[in-house]
Amino acid sequence: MTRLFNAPEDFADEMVRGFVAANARYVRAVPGGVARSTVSPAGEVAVVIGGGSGHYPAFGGLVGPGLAHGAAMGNLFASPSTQQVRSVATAAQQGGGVLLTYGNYAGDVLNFDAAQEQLRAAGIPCETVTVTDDVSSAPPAEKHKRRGIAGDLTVFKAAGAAAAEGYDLEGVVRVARLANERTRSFGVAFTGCTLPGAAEPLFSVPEGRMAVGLGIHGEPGIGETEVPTAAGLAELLVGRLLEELPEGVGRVEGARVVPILNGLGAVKYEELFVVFGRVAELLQQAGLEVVDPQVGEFCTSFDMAGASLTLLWVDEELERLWSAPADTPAFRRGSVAPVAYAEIAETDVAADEAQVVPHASDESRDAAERVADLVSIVRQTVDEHVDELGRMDAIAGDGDHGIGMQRGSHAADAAAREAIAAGAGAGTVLERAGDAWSHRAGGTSGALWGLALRELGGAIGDERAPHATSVAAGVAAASDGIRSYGKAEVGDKTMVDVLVPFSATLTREAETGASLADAWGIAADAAVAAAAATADLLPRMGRARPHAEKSLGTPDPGAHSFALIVRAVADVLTERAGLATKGTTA
Ligand SMILES: Nc1ncnc2c1ncn2[C@@H]1O[C@H](COP(=O)(O)OP(=O)(O)O)[C@@H](O)[C@H]1O
Ligand SMILES: O=C(COP(=O)(O)O)[C@@H](O)CO
Repeated sequence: MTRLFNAPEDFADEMVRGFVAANARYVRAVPGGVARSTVSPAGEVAVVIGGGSGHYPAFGGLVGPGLAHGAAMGNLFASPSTQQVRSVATAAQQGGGVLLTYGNYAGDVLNFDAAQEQLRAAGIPCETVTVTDDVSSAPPAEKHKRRGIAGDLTVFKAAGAAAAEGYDLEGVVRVARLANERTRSFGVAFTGCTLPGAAEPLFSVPEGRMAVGLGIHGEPGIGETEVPTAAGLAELLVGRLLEELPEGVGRVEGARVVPILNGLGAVKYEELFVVFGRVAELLQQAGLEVVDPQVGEFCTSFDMAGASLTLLWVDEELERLWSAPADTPAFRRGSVAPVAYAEIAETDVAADEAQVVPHASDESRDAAERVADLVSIVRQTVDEHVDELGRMDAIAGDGDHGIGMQRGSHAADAAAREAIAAGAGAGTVLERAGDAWSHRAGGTSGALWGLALRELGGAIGDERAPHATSVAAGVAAASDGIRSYGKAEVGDKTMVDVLVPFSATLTREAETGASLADAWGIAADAAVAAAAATADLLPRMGRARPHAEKSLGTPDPGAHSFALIVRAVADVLTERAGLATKGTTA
C-alpha cells in the first residue's frame, strides 16, 4: 500500500520536487527531470538515463559525478515523453554528444528514439543503448526483446565511468553495449505493488506462493511457485542465471562477476543479506570470482515485495569502470575529484513550444470550435472508462493505460482550448492537442496518440473545414505513421489492429461520397468489432508480450480505448449531422 500522497495525479511531480530539495548537492531540476548540479568538464560525453517514476533510485538517484549526467523522469510507470528526454539531454550535454540509455520498454523506445532524432537534428550527436537484462522476459534467441530491470545500474555505471575517463561517444556506446551484453538478471515477487491512490495492488500472489520472473511495473510473474527458504531462493536465482553465459564468457570457472542483489521496495535489507550469504557461497562453489558485490535497492517497484539477482560478467575494462569512483544520491564509491557548482541557465521546452499560431481561414477557425468540442468528447470518454482501461491493462501489463490516457486527453483538451483562444484553425488545434497529449502523458499510448492527432491536424490544415476526404487522408496518415514509428502490424494485439480497419473503412466510405458523419459512423462500427476481436490474439509487442497467455480472452487496452473514442466521436458527428440541414462538413 502506498500511504503517503496528496493528489495521486501529482505524485510524480511532487516526488521530483522533494527529491531535488533533498539532493541539491547532486541534482537540479530541469524541465522533464533532473541534471547534475555540479559542473562537468566541457566536451565530456553526457550519459542521460531515464524511465518511468516508481523505481527509485532508478533513475534520478543515479545522477552525479562518475555516473549519469541527467535523468528524464516520467510519470508513474510510464516512459518520459519525447520532449522530456530532449529537454533533459539538452540541459545535460557538455558538447561531447549524448548517450541515451534506458530499459527496453515500448514507451521508452518510442520516446527516446524520437528524442534522439530531434537532438541530432539540433546538431547534438546522440546514440541510444537499451538495457535488456531480464532473462525471464524472452529466450536467448530473442534477447534483444528482453526488459530492463536492475541491470540498468551496470550499464549506466559503465557508461558514466567511461565518460568521466574521457572516452568519446563511440567509446561510451561500446562499453554500454558490452555491459548490457554481459549483464543478466532474474527475480521473484511475493506481492504486487499498489499505485498511489489505488485500492488494489496491480497483481497479487496467493499466500505462501511466489511469482517467478518478475517485472518492475506490477506485471504478474511469468510463473508461480511456493515461497522457498532464503537459501532456496538463492539457489533458484543463481541456478537460473548460470544457465546462460554471455557471449565472450567461455566458461563459468574462473570468470569474474559482480553480483547485485536488488530489493524491489518492501523486502528488508536483513532478509537480502540472509539470501546473499548463500548467493555468494553458490557463486564461489561454481568457480566464479566475486567482485565488489552490491546488496540493496537499485531498481524498485514501489512497495512490491520481491528481489532480483543481477550478474555483471566483467572483463578487465568493465571491472575498472565498475570500480571507478561515483557520487550520486543513491550510489557512491571511492572519492570523486572535488566538484564545482555553477549557475546554469535552465532550458525550457515550453519556450520553444509557445509559437505564434499560423494564419487560418474564417471557415477553418469556425470549424476549430467544433473540433475542440470533439477533443473534449475524447477526454470525457476516457474519464468515463478510466478504471475499466486500468483493469484491462493490469491483466497482462502495468495497469496504467487508463491514467495515461486520462493525462494525455486532459492535456489535449486544455491545449485545444488555448489554441482556439489564440485564433487557431482546425488543423492547428489538433496539432497542438497532439503535442500536449504526448508531452504530458508520455508512455506508448501518449507518443502514438500525439502522433495521430498531429497527422490528422496536418491533413486537415487551416484553410478548409474538415470533410470526409481530408479526415480520411489524415487518419490514413496517422495509421501509416503509427505503424512506421511503433513497428506493430495487424495481428500483434495493439491499437494498430483497430486503427487499420478503421482507416480503411473511412477511406472507402469517403471515396464513395459518404458524409463525414456517415463514413465515420461505419468506420467506428468496424473499429468496435476489431477491438473485440483482439481478445483472441496473443500480444507480440509492448508490456503484455511476456505475459501472452494471461492476455488471451481480454481485448488489448489500447485497441479498446481507441474503439471507445471513435465510437463516442461518431455519436456526436451523427447528432450534429441530424441537426444540420444538409452538407458534408463537421
Ligand atoms: N508498438 C506499438 N505500436 C502500436 N501500439 C502499441 C505498441 N506497443 C503498445 N501499443 C499500444 O499501447 C497500449 C499501451 O498503452 P499504455 O498502457 O498507455 O502505455 P505503456 O505500455 O507505455 O504504459 C497497448 O495496449 C497497445 O494498444
Ligand atoms: O514503465 C516504464 C516505461 O515503459 P512504458 O512502455 O511507457 O510503460 C518505465 O517505468 C520504465 O522505464
